[in-house]
Amino acid sequence: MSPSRITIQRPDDWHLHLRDGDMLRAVLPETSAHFGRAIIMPNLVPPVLTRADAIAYRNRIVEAVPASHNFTPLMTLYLTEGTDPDDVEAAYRDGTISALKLYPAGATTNSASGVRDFEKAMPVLERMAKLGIPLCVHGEVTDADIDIFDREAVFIDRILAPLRKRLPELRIIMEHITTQDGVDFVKSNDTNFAATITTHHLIINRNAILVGGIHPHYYCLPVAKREKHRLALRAAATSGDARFFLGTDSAPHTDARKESPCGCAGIFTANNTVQLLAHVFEEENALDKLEAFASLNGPAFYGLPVNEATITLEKREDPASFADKIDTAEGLVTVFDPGYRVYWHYAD
Ligand SMILES: NC(=O)N[C@@H](CC(=O)O)C(=O)O
Ligand SMILES: [Zn+2]
Ligand SMILES: [Zn+2]
Repeated sequence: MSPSRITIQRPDDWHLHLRDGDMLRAVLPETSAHFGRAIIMPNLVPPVLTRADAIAYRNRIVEAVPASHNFTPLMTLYLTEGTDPDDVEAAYRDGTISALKLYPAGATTNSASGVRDFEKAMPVLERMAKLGIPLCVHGEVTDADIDIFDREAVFIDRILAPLRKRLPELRIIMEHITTQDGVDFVKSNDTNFAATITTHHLIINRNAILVGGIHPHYYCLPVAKREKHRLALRAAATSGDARFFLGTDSAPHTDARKESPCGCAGIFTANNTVQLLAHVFEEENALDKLEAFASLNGPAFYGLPVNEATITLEKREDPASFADKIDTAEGLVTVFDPGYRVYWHYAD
């Protein structure tokens, strides 16, 4: 029998989109209610490019944290071919940033300023390797001739594996892995390499997007893959292996932008992730590994202390209820629906 009550150190989210302005103010409390810290993605329009941008964005985030919540945003810079290594070094040394983010140009939402020619990013990457600054990577190639379901695996072969050989000291987090190939690649690296896994990729496979009609609220990038890949992700997340940790990739888009002839990529899970994870880990008979995945492995990789507070979750007979939409001044944002009820609640 699985325990029906579990206490873990308070979790963090190692991959989060907060956006800005009205959207930021509406979605941030959904994260700060559950998580002590989050790695904040820099793909705003325009992106967070410099130390000064990161300081200004961090201030806007901190202002939006409800007074009763205890939350620290961990900032990132958006890596471009023009990123100045000295600015990166200054931002890291004074604690402004925790990582840089690499988007292959055109790979995902707001990635137009990303890297096209990796050679041009080498001076920054070399500086990062020297200083130990982590690089978060959206691991998909963008070549038109590569099938969208293969783009992660091809990225590993063409970009990540050569980069690892060339700069083994560079600390890399392969974000939101979605494939067995991703899991295998992570496991083939003993040092300086880790991966985040989202909640939704543990729950849906690609059928959720396409069977019985097209379901835009299950569409994100990297797109969910076949069932065998979902199972590989579940095995990795629930293994306790320190190289895998939670990054929700909670990515709000308004319903108008999702339910459109060209709907945006992104799934919003900030408000129900913790309870969903308890459900998933219980299904895998791995509740004892939830703390490693959600609360311990991430800080260990980033070289940060674990959160001091704890949370207690308990399984009850009544289902947990979550807001199914977040109301923002820009419009409604639909919350990820796992397709089943969840009985895990925060204990009072
Ligand atoms: N995951 C997504 O589908 N979308 C993210 C971008 C990203 O993380 O790739 C977003 O910013 O909306
Ligand atoms: Zn991404
Ligand atoms: Zn993301």
